[in-house]
Amino acid sequence: MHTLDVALGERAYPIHIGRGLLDDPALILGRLQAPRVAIVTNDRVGPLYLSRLQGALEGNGVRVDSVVLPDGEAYKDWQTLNLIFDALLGARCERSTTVIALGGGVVGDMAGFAAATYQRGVPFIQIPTTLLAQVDSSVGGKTAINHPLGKNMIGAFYQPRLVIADTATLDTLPERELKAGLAEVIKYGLIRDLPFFDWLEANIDSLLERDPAALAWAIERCCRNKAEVVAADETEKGERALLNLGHTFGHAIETALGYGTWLHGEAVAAGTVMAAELSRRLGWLHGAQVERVRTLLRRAGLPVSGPALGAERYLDLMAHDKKVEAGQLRLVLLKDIGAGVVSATADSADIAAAIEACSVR
Ligand SMILES: NC(=O)c1ccc[n+]([C@@H]2O[C@H](COP(=O)([O-])OP(=O)(O)OC[C@H]3O[C@@H](n4cnc5c(N)ncnc54)[C@H](O)[C@@H]3O)[C@@H](O)[C@H]2O)c1
Ligand SMILES: O=C(O)C(=O)C[C@@H](O)[C@H](O)[C@H](O)COP(=O)(O)O
Ligand SMILES: [Zn+2]
Repeated sequence: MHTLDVALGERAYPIHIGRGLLDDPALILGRLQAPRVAIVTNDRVGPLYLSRLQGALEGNGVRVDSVVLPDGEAYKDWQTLNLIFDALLGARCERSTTVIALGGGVVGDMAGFAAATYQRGVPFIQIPTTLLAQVDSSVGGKTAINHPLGKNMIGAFYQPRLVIADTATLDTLPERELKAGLAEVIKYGLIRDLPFFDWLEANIDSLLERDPAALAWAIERCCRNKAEVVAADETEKGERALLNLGHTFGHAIETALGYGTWLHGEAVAAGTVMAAELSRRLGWLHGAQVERVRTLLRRAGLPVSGPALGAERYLDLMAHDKKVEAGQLRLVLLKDIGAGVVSATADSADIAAAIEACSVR
């Protein structure tokens, strides 16, 4: 097992990474405020892992209640969030009850938002079971639900007390989901970690083959990058926005097509190519560097162009982005591979040209 810390002072917490951690309740027991938890999962992950976790905790005297949500990004909404509140209230969960998210980023984001708001905040633990959630969404405290007009528009910053990434759970992850997670993995290389990007170019096939050592190493490297960024800028006043590379374009794709049509990672991949192409148009990247980005994403089995929505539709949706300031769009672009930058330099014509150049015609 490898352990990293997210250095947030009194609210610092560990991220444990390793195979079989789900069967080690001691990691959780020491972090509970009271011997009571509410596990939030979904109808795909629940049948795979809920009884194991529940059994391990109950065997140690913990009262366990659970709520099983319908699976999918389309359910990351108010109605489904309310199912969590119904369950917490129905079981008379108290302020000391710990909410545990068991699942991918959708479950994590919703359980986290519920934990942030139930009785004005209860303790929260993340047990991520997708690659994307193990490298990104379980760390850093962004929680949210979607709105028809925009992704993650209603939410809160609310840190977990513990993250447990059992890499053995990735054995059951569908291939399309594994690839979607690789979009966020590649993101860290692009925004701040050139040696990692080089490593990914050499090892992407091992990751696709689920080589346990390669996966564990990549997850740890991503978590280390994310933990550093979050510790430096918890609420995204500056550097944290770099974690949004490809997301302003990607969120527009997810919203336009209907949540769940393209996976989050797939939309981020296409958006990352758009960001790289825009960076080239601004004179920051060479064509060969854009090609390097495109090639790695393609090798990871990810889309490298977006749907042909028309640049106007993209721009309209992108205007809802949370990084907009005084009506001005700010985008994460690349000054180099391994050097992301948040920039308002590009005008609408530049952005539209990059979108059109990277959309399927
Ligand atoms: N909070 C953040 O910082 C952050 C970061 C990145 C993404 N996100 C959000 O995360 C979501 C995407 O997360 P995701 O890619 O994990 O999607 P997801 O949660 O929908 O999980 C993907 C699919 O895999 C299934 N699944 C999960 N674990 C499994 C396992 N071990 N075996 C078999 N199937 C399993 C899920 O039920 C689902 O069908 C998006 O809503 C995105 O906005 C949040
Ligand atoms: O943790 C962050 O900060 C991120 O931006 C990580 C992203 O991968 C994630 O998709 C996040 O939810 C996007 O944030 P948003 O603020 O644009 O909704
Ligand atoms: Zn993301």
